[in-house]
Amino acid sequence: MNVAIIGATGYGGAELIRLLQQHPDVTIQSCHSSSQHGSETVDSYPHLQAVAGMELKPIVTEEIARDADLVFTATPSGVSSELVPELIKAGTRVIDLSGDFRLNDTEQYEAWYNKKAPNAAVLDNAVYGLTEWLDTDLTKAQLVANPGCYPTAALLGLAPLVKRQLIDPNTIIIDAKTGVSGAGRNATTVTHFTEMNDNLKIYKVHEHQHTPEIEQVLSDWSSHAGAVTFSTHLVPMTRGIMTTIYTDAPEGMTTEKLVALYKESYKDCYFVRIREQGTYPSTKEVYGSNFCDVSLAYDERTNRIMIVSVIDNLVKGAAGQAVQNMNRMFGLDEKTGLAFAPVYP
Ligand SMILES: NC(=O)C1=CN([C@@H]2O[C@H](COP(=O)(O)OP(=O)(O)OC[C@H]3O[C@@H](n4cnc5c(N)ncnc54)[C@H](OP(=O)(O)O)[C@@H]3O)[C@@H](O)[C@H]2O)C=CC1
Ligand SMILES: CC(=O)N[C@@H](CCC(=O)OP(=O)(O)O)C(=O)O
Repeated sequence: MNVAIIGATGYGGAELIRLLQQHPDVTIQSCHSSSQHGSETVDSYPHLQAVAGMELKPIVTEEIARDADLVFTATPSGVSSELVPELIKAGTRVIDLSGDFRLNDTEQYEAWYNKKAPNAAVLDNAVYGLTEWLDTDLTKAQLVANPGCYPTAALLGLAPLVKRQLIDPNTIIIDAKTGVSGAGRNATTVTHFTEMNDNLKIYKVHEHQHTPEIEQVLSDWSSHAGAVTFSTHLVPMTRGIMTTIYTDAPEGMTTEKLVALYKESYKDCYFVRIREQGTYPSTKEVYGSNFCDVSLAYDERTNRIMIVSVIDNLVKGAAGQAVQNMNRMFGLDEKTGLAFAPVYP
């Protein structure tokens, strides 16, 4: 396949290049930037020597669509909503990494993102690409909305219990932490070194844009699902997300039953690894990889379940899941180009 990457100078774009340059079925046709066209990809990211000589091109959607079988838009929310309809109209397929095509309800999108909603017809055709729980055949999909990083970690952690209607979804509390690369390459007063280093911050309290995305999927899975409590924290590390999820337990629950349920639910899912009872994952154990590691613990004192899930925000939370979705779109084994171990330490 010939693929193009728009937003190639950002962290998500750079990770797409890293993954795709070693994918056996992919040729990176072109990389695009709105502000740095004319320079080379390696000028932005010298570690990507494998694509040395590749000039960043401007964003001309008809030309990109003409030459590429698939376009990745690794662009900010509000930018993707403009670019993607043009690319689709010009006849190519798209995987969008932003939040623009994830929410079915345009009013919710405008309320949480504070931006104009995307074209309704294009939105209607978008498939939400939480790869392990897709109920659509992606080989026919024209547009895949790649899930957000936090929703990926939280929903993979919750799916077996919610989909089997084993818990009351209204008791769910998701306590989440992320590394700073989640905020993209440009430093802000929240993310620059002196603000973030040696510090732990809670942010976007009760207003995180991933809240309606998590709730939308939970409501698809359970008619009882309503609002969730979701908190987000910035941790002084580069990559990684950990979600610690709490929910009331049904009668007769044990940790053994939870581990067995999750192992059964994910037995065909290479990228979701269920930990043995009494062991808990850390973000470094999935660093740079497309894995999501999940642990379960039942607390009989409180009758609550604790689920811990970790991902690399830039891989399973962004570029890796996008490549997994690309593999599904083109009928390839979903592991192709992604079955490498995490980097440790
Ligand atoms: N970082 C993460 O962990 C995750 C990110 N995402 C989402 O993926 C997308 C990319 O994120 P990330 O790579 O981290 O962000 P970055 O800020 O690192 O990169 C954003 C990219 O978008 C391009 N861009 C900015 N403005 C415009 C514009 N007006 N028109 C065209 N291109 C533009 C920038 O490049 P240039 O100025 O050169 O055009 C840059 O390449 C975002 O929507 C983000 O929310 C999703 C999951 C996780
Ligand atoms: C640290 C940090 O700021 N992380 C970002 C991650 C979200 C993101 O990447 O945006 P999408 O909505 O496109 O998924 C945040 O919390 O908003």
